[in-house]
Order: sequence, then C-alpha cells, then structure tokens
Amino acid sequence: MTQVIFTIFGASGDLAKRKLYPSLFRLYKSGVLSEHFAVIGTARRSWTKAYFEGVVLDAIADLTTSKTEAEKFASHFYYQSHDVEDAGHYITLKNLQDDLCAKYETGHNKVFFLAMAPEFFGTIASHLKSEHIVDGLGFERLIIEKPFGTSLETAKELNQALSETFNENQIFRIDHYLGKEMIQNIFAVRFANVLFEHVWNREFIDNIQITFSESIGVEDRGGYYDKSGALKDMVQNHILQVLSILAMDKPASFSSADVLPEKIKVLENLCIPDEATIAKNFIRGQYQAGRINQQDYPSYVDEPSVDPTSKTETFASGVFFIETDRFKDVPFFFRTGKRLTEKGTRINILFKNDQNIFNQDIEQNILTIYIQPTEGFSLQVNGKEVGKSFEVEPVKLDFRHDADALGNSPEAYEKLMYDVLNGDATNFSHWQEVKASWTLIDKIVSTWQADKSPLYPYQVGSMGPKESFDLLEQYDTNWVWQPDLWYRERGLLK
Ligand SMILES: NC(=O)C1=CN([C@@H]2O[C@H](COP(=O)(O)OP(=O)(O)OC[C@H]3O[C@@H](n4cnc5c(N)ncnc54)[C@H](OP(=O)(O)O)[C@@H]3O)[C@@H](O)[C@H]2O)C=CC1
Ligand SMILES: O=C1O[C@H](COP(=O)(O)O)[C@@H](O)[C@H](O)[C@H]1O
Repeated sequence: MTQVIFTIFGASGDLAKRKLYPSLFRLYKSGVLSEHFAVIGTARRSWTKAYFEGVVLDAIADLTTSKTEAEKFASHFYYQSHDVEDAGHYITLKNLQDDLCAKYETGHNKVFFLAMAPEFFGTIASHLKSEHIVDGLGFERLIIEKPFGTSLETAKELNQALSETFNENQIFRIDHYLGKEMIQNIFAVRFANVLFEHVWNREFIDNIQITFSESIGVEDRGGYYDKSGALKDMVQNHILQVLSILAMDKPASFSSADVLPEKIKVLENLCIPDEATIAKNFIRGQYQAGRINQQDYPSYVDEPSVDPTSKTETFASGVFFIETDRFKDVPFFFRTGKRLTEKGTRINILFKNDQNIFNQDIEQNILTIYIQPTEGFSLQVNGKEVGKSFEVEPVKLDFRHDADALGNSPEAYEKLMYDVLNGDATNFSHWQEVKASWTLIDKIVSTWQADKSPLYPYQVGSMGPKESFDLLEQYDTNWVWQPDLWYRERGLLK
C-alpha cells in the first residue's frame, strides 16, 4: 500500500481520461493504492470537485460494477483550476497539496504527471520548485509524456529545464510501449531460456524485423502529427527502445541499475549513416485515398488539421545496424505506419540456416513475438513430413495468452505508474537513451527534409510502399508477415 499524492497536469485531457484514471483505479482495486492517496487534477477549465469526480466515474465505468467502490475511489480526486503559466495558481496548489497530505497521511510523497503539451513541461517544473511544491520531503517523482523534445537540441533544452528541479533519478520519461506485457516478456524470452540465450547473437541471427503497423489514420491528432510524422512519433521512442531490449547484452541482474547501462550501450552504438546510406536504407511514405471493406478513406493530406501540401511521412521503414560484438552487421529492419493492412505489433527474429545437410532448401527458424492485438510467441522449426520419403517441412509452435490472462494483464500505464511508485526506472527512457536516439533520428530527418529521398505514396490498407519490400530484398530477405488469424479463428477477437 502506497502513501502518495498524484498531481496530474492536463487532468481534463484525453490521456488523463482514457488512460490515467482507469490505470489509477486498477491500482486501487489491486490494493496498491488504498486510503492514503489523493489525486489533484489541474487544467484551465473551471470544474468543481463534484464535476471532476463525475469525469473520473465515467472513465472507470467499464472497470467495476460496484457503485460504492467507484464512488469511494473518486472521492480521493480534487480539482484545481490552474493555468500553468500563472505563478499565483501554484500557491493555491501548494496549499491544497499540504491539506491533502495531512488529510490522507501521504507522508509528503508526491508524483507529478505532466499529461500536457510538451511546451509547458519546463515552466511547470520550474514553478514546482519556486513555489516549494517540490519541497524535498518524502519521495518526489516526475512522470513526463512524450515527445521528449522534437530534436536533440530541443530535448537538451528540456532536459536542462527539468534538471533544475529534478535529478535524473526522479524523472520518469514514459514510453508506454515499455509497459506492454509482451515487450517486458522479451526479457524473459531472452534471459530465461537457455534455448535462445546462447544463440542470440550475430553468429546465429540472420536479421530482426520489427513491425508496428496501425490500421487507424491520424484521427483527430492531425495538428500534432503533421509536425511530427512516423519517424518522430514511433521510431525515435518506441521502436528504438524495443530495439535496445532486443540487442542488449545480458545484464548482471534484472534491475534498473544493470539493465539501463546495457540498453544505453546499444543506443550509443547505433551506426550513424551518411546521407547516401540514409537515402538507400530509409524509406518514407504517405497514405493515399482508397477503399477498404467497402469504406472510403481520404488521403493523409485531406485529413482534418493537416496541411494540404504536407510532406509529413505517415510511414517509415528502414534498417539499423549496431556496432557491438553481439550484433555487428546484423540488420534490424523496422516499419511502422498509419492506415496499413491491420493493427499488428510484431517482432520476427530470423535465424541463420547455413548448416543444411539435406538435399533440399530448408526454412529458417523464426521466433515471432506477438505484442498486439494478440500476445504470445511462435517458433517456426523444421520437422520431417509424415510419409515414406524424407522431406523436411516447417511446423509452428504457437503460444498465445488465453482470453482470461489477457483480461488480467495490466494496462501499460498501470504497470508504469506502479513502477514509479516503487521508484523502479527500468521501463522508462533514460536521458542518455533519449540523447542517443535523437542523434540518429536528427540525421535521418535532415536528409529527408533536404529532399534527398522521395516521399513514396502508398494505398490505404496496404503494408506501405513497395520500396520498403525492395529494401529487404537488397539484404536477401523478405518481410515475414501472415495475417494474425489465431484469435479471430477462435472468435476471441472482434
Ligand atoms: N492522448 C494520447 O493517447 C497520448 C498522449 N500523449 C501525450 O500526452 C500529453 C497530453 O495529451 P492529450 O491528453 O492527448 O492532450 P489534450 O489536448 O487532450 O489535453 C491537454 C490538457 O492540457 C490542458 N491545458 C492546455 N493548456 C493549458 C494551460 N495553459 N494551463 C493548464 N492546463 C492546460 C488542457 O485543459 P484545459 O484546456 O482545460 O486547460 C487539457 O487538460 C501530450 O504530451 C501528448 O503528446 C502521449 C501518448 C498518447
Ligand atoms: O505513441 C503513440 O502510440 C500510438 C500507438 O500505440 P498503441 O499502444 O496503440 O500501439 C500511436 O497511434 C500514436 O500515433 C503514437 O503517438
């Protein structure tokens, strides 16, 4: 049971309602939070406590049938109308924090969650210090949403601003992919299986393919997305974080102190390609109008809040190399985009098969990690086909969590907030990781901005432009991808 006050900046926003309140409720239901906690929600609109409680009740409506339980939880929520640029508001906030600390006996422990546009992060941090809301009593932790800067330079400025109030151990940069069940499972797959641990290197692995595909378009986030694009929205953070877990050396223990340096080592050893290599190895695309299942979809440039002449990429694909003994020269392919064939987040690890003694071609062993919408892994191995002749054929060992386990698996934000309460930074991005990833991404962005490589159009409902497939052919491989029918066939997935 944790004693704490959460202060959420951006309490009326989308993220707070869709993710934060349900996650806090699940922590409450599981007993991590009980009597000694309170939540202060802040935003400009002038809500009352009763109205705020109603918003929270709506947000958790699907998670309980007990009105009493829901109302008891919501009673811990307090609202403070607040413009983050107005210094006076922080004084009221400090008084509320002190009152709630006494009322709920929270031991001065505080978590600040910045669920707002990033341009406000520095201002908030500096006021938290100047108005003594951060007072050195109890634990004080800052959870900060992405994007962490929009380039290396802006990320450095932001980090500098935050570091005037919080030290690195107090800053938890959220990457919600790190809270996903199957991303965390990569640690178990790699380090709890002798079968994989000893072949997880350049001697045995041919290439790794990371696909984070989305069927949705930009929805109502055109304003944000048009300034960002797929590379900054998904690759700089989620994909490079996952790559660092796939490529890291074995840590001495499964603790933040041992895991983080290994992940940092990977990101700091990413090869920084020159312009010609970027033009050859990194593909950008933008979706064009089309029809899927009798439904028409507009081109990206016709989406609301998107510049009609926009050259922002809605698809990015490419190949990374890492200069480490473990993975030197092994291609790490990635692709991600909007309005693709289906929602499918998957990693394929393709093993070498250069020891073939049979008089026929044999398939590569492939370990597939299914992250979403289904969770599990499969392993393609070779066996003998039944019959008198000797033919080798691939068979698939397939494991998926059952529907009950999926229902119980924590929401990424729930898991990550739980980690923050325990002061565990393993599943958060360290400043050195952010710095290393921006160094590489900036290079790609500047080549793309200089129009050194084309922006390829692709059809909605496809898996991106043909050039992304051509890229893998240049490396004598292909994207491994079959529609994920496992759950659909069992009627478990809509
Ligand atoms: N939504 C999502 O799924 C995801 C969001 N994020 C990140 O989370 C953060 C929040 O996103 P999201 O919730 O979607 O954004 P919203 O636009 O929905 O919410 C923004 C919030 O900020 C408040 N706000 C804006 N200006 C001020 C101000 N001057 N003073 C005080 N409050 C202000 C708004 O309330 P009011 O207008 O009342 O002031 C609102 O509560 C962003 O950094 C985003 O990148 C990251 C991943 C996913
Ligand atoms: O961070 C982001 O992630 C979502 C995809 O997240 P998922 O958990 O649904 O896979 C993406 O849609 C969004 O553009 C991006 O900002």
